[in-house]
Amino acid sequence: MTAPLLQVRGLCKAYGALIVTDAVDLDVAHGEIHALIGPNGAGKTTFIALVAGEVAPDRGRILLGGADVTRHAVHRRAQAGLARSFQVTSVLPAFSAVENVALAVQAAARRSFRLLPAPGSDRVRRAHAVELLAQVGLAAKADVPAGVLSHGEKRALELAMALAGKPRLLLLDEPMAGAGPEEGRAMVELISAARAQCGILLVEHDMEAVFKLADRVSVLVAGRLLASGPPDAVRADPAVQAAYLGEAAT
Ligand SMILES: Nc1ncnc2c1ncn2[C@@H]1O[C@H](COP(=O)(O)OP(=O)(O)OP(=O)(O)O)[C@@H](O)[C@H]1O
Repeated sequence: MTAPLLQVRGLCKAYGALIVTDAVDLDVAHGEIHALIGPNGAGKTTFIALVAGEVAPDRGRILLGGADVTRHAVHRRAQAGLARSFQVTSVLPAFSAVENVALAVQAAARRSFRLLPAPGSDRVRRAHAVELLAQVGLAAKADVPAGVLSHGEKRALELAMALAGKPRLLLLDEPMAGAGPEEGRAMVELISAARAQCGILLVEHDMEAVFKLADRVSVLVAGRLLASGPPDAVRADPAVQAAYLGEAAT
């Protein structure tokens, strides 16, 4: 049997007396969208940062494709196929959409020169970037400066940039944040389509999006996993209702 894409075991992190990650076990399977939900301050962003390698855990293990990456730096995890898109927009506003993606393609190729074909010429990079833009519905905006794209278009651009490295596991931290209803629906479509390429760990407050997208949902409350399972079972769990969904979901 192949190992799950991501296996987290007994992960712990405290800031002084505040326990933010409390013995968390969590898996993401190949091609799965696993949503991590919970109230503000539950420790969701910290968990993403621990998996990405931006924050060091106090205890526990993180395995990617069966290999222990717990002590690996961010760039080594990226080489191993991990990509993260951020809560705050990270595009370069003065550069066009296609230039932003081409830079991400170049950075990914440089990072993982042993895993991907040689980065090639500017023309090859641009062609790959145009393909990625088409995948997220931005082909018509290729030459528009990223700074003048709408909020939803910027989020789509970030997704294209995150996909540039052909990740095996994509960490998405609140991709719906700030999106209007139309943009939110478009982002749900994009994330759903990305599932064909990689496993996704999704942190999101928008419950409609979570329950549309997730194959599995885990609920984090004060650093501890309260429940984990198929969306319908988690939604119906009385403990989850009481701790979170009762107030968050309509
Ligand atoms: N570097 C840090 N130093 C001290 N405390 C921190 C640090 N980072 C996070 N925290 C605290 O850890 C707790 C969890 O924060 P985190 O941002 O992971 O929660 P969250 O579930 O992502 O919240 P939200 O849904 O509001 O984004 C919070 O109480 C936060 O103040």
